[in-house]
Amino acid sequence: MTFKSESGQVTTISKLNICFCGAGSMAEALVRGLITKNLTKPQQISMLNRKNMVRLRELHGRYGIQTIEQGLDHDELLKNADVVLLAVKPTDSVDTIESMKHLFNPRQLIISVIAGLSIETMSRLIGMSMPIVRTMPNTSATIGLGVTAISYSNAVSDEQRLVAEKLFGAVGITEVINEELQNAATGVFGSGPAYAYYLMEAMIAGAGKLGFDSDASLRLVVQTILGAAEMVRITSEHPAELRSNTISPNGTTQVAIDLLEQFSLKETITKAIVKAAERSGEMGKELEMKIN
Ligand SMILES: NC(=O)C1=CN([C@@H]2O[C@H](COP(=O)(O)OP(=O)(O)OC[C@H]3O[C@@H](n4cnc5c(N)ncnc54)[C@H](O)[C@@H]3O)[C@@H](O)[C@H]2O)C=CC1
Ligand SMILES: O=C(O)[C@@H]1CCC=N1
Repeated sequence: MTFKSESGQVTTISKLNICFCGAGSMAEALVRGLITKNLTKPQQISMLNRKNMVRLRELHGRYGIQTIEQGLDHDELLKNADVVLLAVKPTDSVDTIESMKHLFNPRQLIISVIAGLSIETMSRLIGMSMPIVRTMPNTSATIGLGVTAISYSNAVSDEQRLVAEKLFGAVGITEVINEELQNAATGVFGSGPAYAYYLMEAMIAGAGKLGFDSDASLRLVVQTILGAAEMVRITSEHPAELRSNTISPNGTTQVAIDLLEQFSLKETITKAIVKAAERSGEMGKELEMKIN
C-alpha cells in the first residue's frame, strides 16, 4: 500500500483502493467522475453506508463499485483502502470517525468533503498522525463541472497531493487554499449552486407570470443562465462590464436592475454568502466541542 511505485514513479489513481464512507450525492458525484473519466476501475472503488443497503445495491448496479452487498467485509474494505474518503453528513462525522479509526493506518490518505470539519478536529479524533485532506466540492461535480477547494495537513506528501488533485480534477476544477479559507469556500462555492438555482427559480416564476408555459420557461431560463456564464468565461470580461452592455438608458434592463438595487439585492446576496461561511465555522466548532 504505497503512493510510489518501486521505480519511484508517482502511483496513478487507478492503482489505489478508494473507500467511500457515506453513499450520498457527493460520494456518487465523485465515483461517477472517476469512472467516466477512466481514472480508475470500479473494482478499486468501495463504498460503505450506514443503513440504506438498497442505495448501495443501486450504486453497484450503476457503476460496478464494491460494497458489502457483494459479500465483502466492511472492516476489510476500510483496512485495505489506500484512500478513505469521508462523505457523511457533518452531524454523523464524529461518530463515524470514532467507529472506524481503529481500522486506519498512517499509510492511508484520509480525504474529507465534510462541511466545517477541520483538519485539527479530524486529527484529534483519529488520534494518530495521518495525512489528511480537507476539501469542499459542490454538487456540479455530478456532471464534471464542480469546484473543489482543497487544503492539506502537513503530513500529506507531494504524491498524495497529486492524487487528491487528480481525484477532484476528474469532476471539475480544483483550487488549493489555506485551510483558514475553507469556511469561506463552503459559503461561496459549496453552497453556490443553490444561489444560482434560486435566481433561476425566480426567473422561471417571472416567465410563468408573463405567460410562458413551464417547459418553455425552464428551457429558456436555463439557456439564458448558461449563456451568461459562458460569456464571462469565454470573453474573460467582468460580469459588471457584461451587465452594463445589456443596459440601454431607460430601457427594460435598467428598470429591472433599478428595482433590484432598490431592495439591495446584491448586498443581500453578499451577506447571505458571509452567513453561510459563518455557519460552516460554527458547525466546525460544534464538531470540535463534541470531542472535548
Ligand atoms: N450536498 C452538497 O451540496 C455538498 C455536501 N458536502 C458535504 O458532503 C457530505 C455528504 O453530503 P451528502 O452526500 O449531501 O449527504 P447524504 O446525506 O446524501 O449522504 C451521507 C450518507 O452517509 C451515510 N452515513 C452516515 N454515517 C455513516 C457511517 N458511519 N458509515 C457509513 N455511512 C454513513 C448516510 O447513511 C448517508 O447515506 C456532507 O458532510 C456535506 O457537508 C460538500 C459539498 C457540497
Ligand atoms: O448545506 C450544506 O451544509 C452543504 C455544504 C455545502 C453545500 N451543502
